[in-house]
Amino acid sequence: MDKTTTTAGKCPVMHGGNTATGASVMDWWPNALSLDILHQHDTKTDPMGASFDYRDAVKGLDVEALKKDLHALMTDSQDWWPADWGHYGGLMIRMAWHAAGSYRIADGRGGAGTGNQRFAPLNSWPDNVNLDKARRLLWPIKKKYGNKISWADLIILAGTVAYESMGLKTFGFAFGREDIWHPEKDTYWGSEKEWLATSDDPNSRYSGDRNLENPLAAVMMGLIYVNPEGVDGKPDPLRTAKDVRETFARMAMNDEETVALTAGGHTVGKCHGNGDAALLGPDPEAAEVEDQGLGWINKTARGIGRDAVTSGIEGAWTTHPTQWDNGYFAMLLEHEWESRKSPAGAWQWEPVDIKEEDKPVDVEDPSIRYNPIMTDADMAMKMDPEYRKISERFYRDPDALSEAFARAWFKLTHRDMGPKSRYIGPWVPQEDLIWQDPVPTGRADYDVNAVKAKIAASGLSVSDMVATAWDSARTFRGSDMRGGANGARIRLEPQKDWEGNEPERLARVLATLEPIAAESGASLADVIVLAGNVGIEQAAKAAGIDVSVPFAPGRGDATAEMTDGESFEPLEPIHDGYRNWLKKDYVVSAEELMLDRTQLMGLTAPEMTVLVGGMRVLGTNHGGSKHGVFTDREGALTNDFFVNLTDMANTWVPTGSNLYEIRDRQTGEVKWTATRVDLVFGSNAILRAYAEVYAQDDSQEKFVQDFVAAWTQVMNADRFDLA
Ligand code: HEM
Repeated sequence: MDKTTTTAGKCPVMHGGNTATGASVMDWWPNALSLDILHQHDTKTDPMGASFDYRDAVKGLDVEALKKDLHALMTDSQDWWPADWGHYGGLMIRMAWHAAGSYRIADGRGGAGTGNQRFAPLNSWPDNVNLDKARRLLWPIKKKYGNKISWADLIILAGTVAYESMGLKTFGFAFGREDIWHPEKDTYWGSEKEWLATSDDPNSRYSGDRNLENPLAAVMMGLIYVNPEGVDGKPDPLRTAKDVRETFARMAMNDEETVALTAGGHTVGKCHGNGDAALLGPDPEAAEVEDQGLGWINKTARGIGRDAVTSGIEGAWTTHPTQWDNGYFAMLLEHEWESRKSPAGAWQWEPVDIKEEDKPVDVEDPSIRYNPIMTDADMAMKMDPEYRKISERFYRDPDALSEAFARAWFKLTHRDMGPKSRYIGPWVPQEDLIWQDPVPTGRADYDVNAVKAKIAASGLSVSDMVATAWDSARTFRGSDMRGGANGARIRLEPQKDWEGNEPERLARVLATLEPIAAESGASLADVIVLAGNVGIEQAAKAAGIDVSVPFAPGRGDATAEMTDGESFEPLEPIHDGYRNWLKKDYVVSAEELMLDRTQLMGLTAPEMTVLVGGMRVLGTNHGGSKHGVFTDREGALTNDFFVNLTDMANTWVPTGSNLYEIRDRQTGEVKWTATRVDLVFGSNAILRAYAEVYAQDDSQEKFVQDFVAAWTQVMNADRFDLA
């Protein structure tokens, strides 16, 4: 419990203020579904209002002036938090790396795209100690350029300019990261109840032979990646190497990128641990109001400059820590290292023997020199045989390191922005990079109605058309803007073979649609979506309602060469969630997976409800789960799912598997089979309330209109080219 709640709880009548978050519904019923995750970042919490569009506003930014100011800031040391050796580069880079480095491929969450480092829990993570100072140092610049620059963009730009100012030729930079105004509710950071809990913790993220729980990509609660002192705090570079390899792979980085990033990161700056870590004040979330939102303040000692304590490790890696050079490998590979304790009591590696002039100087007094240091992760770059080969190559060829690092830094800091079409500004690199999932622009000048007529005459059923379009579009996730119908990657490996995509049906439908695309000049991606729209229009008509589903042509077809198949694996849907999580050890209920995926697709709970209700009556196999169609009027877009689900003439009978039988209460006749996920829309109080809206006698028209709106949103979720 923190101080605020203790004081408020003193009075026998008032236990905590009305704003305290304790005793919520979730506290009483911890297994309740949290629909809240679908309603985050509402316009009500956004001080800019619904009409403000950051991605428009940033186009009016004077980017050259901003960059000039950032360069000046790097060497403008402030008394309240002096720059080491008069240069803030190291601090700014660590801030940017920790913003970007929380990204993980399993669910695409984390990353630098939202400015979430300003909020809990990240603003108070043990690994983010003193990054609050870095952001406060940037405040005058944020203040000057105002809403034309988001915190999310500024944090990454500051790290990038820091490298430039120390001599690296960077690969580029794109604007376009929009800030959130409220901490995220949907990101799972682990279930430990203690910061930096070791792997023997009862709620550990590790099981078996050091298997890290998905979707996590850090070894401890409150760290970005690995423990710098060693696995569970015990120095052992070879064990740490395994942790580094696993965690960096979960951020989509291979060995070469990992060595480049670690070496390039630690070519500049230093670790801070010259003092007793126990003297540090509380983190920002727990700090007193007079500390102005800063945390970890050391009121008992100087605590700044050479006395700063951050990680507890103390020292710089290279001789010249404000220069981009090849000093990291010279230091690492040319010396023998032994593990010692820092002044703060942390494990670190120091050279057994080193010439005085090769030691880095003190951050305040250049006449004093100290030993350089390595963390256990740095030692892994030397001791692990694969990493070592790469390290030696980079040592011999500094230009190769600069090039590999510049590219890896760009990937690290832009990975969660999605395709290149979302990049804004004059410093966007022209080259197409495979991790951007490139899609060529498709034609928009063909006759849409003629294509629709051909599809309608092709003999495909409503279910075939709707299922294929849905399967093609539903991989989209807004967390890192990947997947979706654009590119028609559903016809490529691995998607064409995913169980949830019903490979045989898919192959048959594609064989019908491909010639239509070829004849008309439309992309297959467009034709797949158009077929879905034709199916919806036919199904609505069968239910007595005429609708025209909105459509914007112009999707392109990606080729296999443009596709990193392996990187699509985490997007595989199963049981209404992503297969990756089930394959591994992230065991949650199917309903939770459905909510999670709905959140990633950017849909609200009512939109999810109406979409599920429509899919169930159209006979589509939603995510590989086998179930009935919940209606006697197959192929008609009726509200029957909701009517039948809420009808007390039916009973739901468990069969012992994930399936339930829907039986007539009187006759016992089995009418349909349903999954747990289906039934949740009739049982969960909130979802049932939505279902009831669509089950009423006068709901049919509203159901179809709402379904078409939600459907269109899913089909266009990845049309960044339209924005
Ligand atoms: C392999 C995993 C890594 C580990 C375990 C690690 C660990 C650490 C630690 C313990 C510090 C000291 C923080 C302090 O006390 O001030 C630090 C600082 C730093 N790290 Fe890393 N790091 C890793 C990877 C990276 C990467 C990939 C980058 C950037 C590409 C990076 C950039 C930096 C920079 C620039 C600093 C200096 C901060 C300053 O001068 O204030 N690190 N790192």
